[in-house]
Amino acid sequence: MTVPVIISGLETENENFEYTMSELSALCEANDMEVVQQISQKLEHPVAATYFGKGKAEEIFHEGELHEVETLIVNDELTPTQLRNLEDITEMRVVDRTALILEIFASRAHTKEAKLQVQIAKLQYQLPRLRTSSINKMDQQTAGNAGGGYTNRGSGETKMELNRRVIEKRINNLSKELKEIEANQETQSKLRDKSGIKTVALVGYTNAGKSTTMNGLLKMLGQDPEKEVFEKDMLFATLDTSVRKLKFNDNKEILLSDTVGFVSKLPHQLVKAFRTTLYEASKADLLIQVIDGADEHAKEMIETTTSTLKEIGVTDIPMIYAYNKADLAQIPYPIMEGDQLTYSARDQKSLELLINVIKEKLFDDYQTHTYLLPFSEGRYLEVLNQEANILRTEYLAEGTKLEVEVNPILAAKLKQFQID
Ligand SMILES: Nc1nc2c(ncn2[C@@H]2O[C@H](COP(=O)(O)OP(=O)(O)OP(=O)(O)O)[C@@H](O)[C@H]2O)c(=O)[nH]1
Ligand SMILES: [Mg+2]
Repeated sequence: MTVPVIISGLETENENFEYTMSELSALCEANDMEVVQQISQKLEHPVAATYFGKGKAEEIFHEGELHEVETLIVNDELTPTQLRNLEDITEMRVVDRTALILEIFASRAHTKEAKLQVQIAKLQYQLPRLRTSSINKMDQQTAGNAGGGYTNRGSGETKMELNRRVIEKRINNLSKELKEIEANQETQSKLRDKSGIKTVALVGYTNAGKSTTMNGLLKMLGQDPEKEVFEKDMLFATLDTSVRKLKFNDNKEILLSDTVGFVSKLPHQLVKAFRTTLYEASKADLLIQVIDGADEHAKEMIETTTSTLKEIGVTDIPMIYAYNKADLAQIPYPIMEGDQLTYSARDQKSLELLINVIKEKLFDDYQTHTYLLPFSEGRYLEVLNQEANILRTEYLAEGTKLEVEVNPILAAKLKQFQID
């Protein structure tokens, strides 16, 4: 059922207000809410007790009554005090940006790991807000056996203390469970690191087309459709990192990972979760930042991605800026200029160009040599067929003469047969 809401925000100097409000609107939509009205106020800083000025808060109360809207969405994370006071003045259920994002993540989480991460983040958010009624109502199931008694605002100190302890214990238990899963994944990641195979990560703003790009590449390379990932026109379709091996027709291989999308003002409770989820990206040899080139806010989305990557410690990795959805933007494509690719994830030629770009960036240490392999060394031929790009083959009396593109490790092993 769609819930009617009023969205509201403070226009301060250091923020791109219009952009974050349009994001807030999209977040509401993603959470089955219908935006009935938008209310804003220009202020240098939020008011400590009420976030909005008192007059504005009263205006919101009247608008809520007028439109019969019971839910107010606020464009920032509110302090527990602000949340409580604003609920009192507006007589509405107040949901701040953090709670909204956490709700969406909770509804999208499918894997055990994602579910645990979101549950922990939600409980951490709740802990200092135990006396506030609305959010707790939103979220009784994650509080689990916390009992729900704390939804009574007037309930006594002891009960609240008890609830606090129950929630803290639950966070502890869930964190332990999560750690085990993560340790397992880290082992897998480290094994992959050791394999020496180059890795590429698709990163970027939510709904930009990362998963579609991944699937397009998998399809083109004739991979098992079961390896394809979930793609959909909605915010945060992907919450977990998926890693797939891509083998190109010249035998070059990469590991490609599809990652969770970003949004601005990402709740700090989730940033830690992102850090582990994005472990693959932090180890990548190349990042492809997928951008929705048809969106008027593309520039802000790039800034959001850049600052989120920095926040989770992913820095100093070469990056291609891949402007996707060129078919919608109605501009010529595919084009590669400097480190910028203009393409469409739904277009074959675009994906071919993307593959070439990846190869150019990652395999520039490959060498082309001519070898003469005696017939007695047939096993090398086997290796070359599997791992190298054979450009020419000629059968001579002394053995097989081959022109091959090889990686430096293989080139060193084959040195003895090299004749160029
Ligand atoms: N027209 C058009 N639509 C595209 C293109 N690439 C992706 N889309 C659509 O954009 C929507 C989002 O695509 P996804 O691949 O799920 O986006 P994502 O970046 O993985 O999003 P999150 O997982 O939420 O971070 C889907 O409806 C895609 O079909 C494109 O080149 N052209
Ligand atoms: Mg995705």
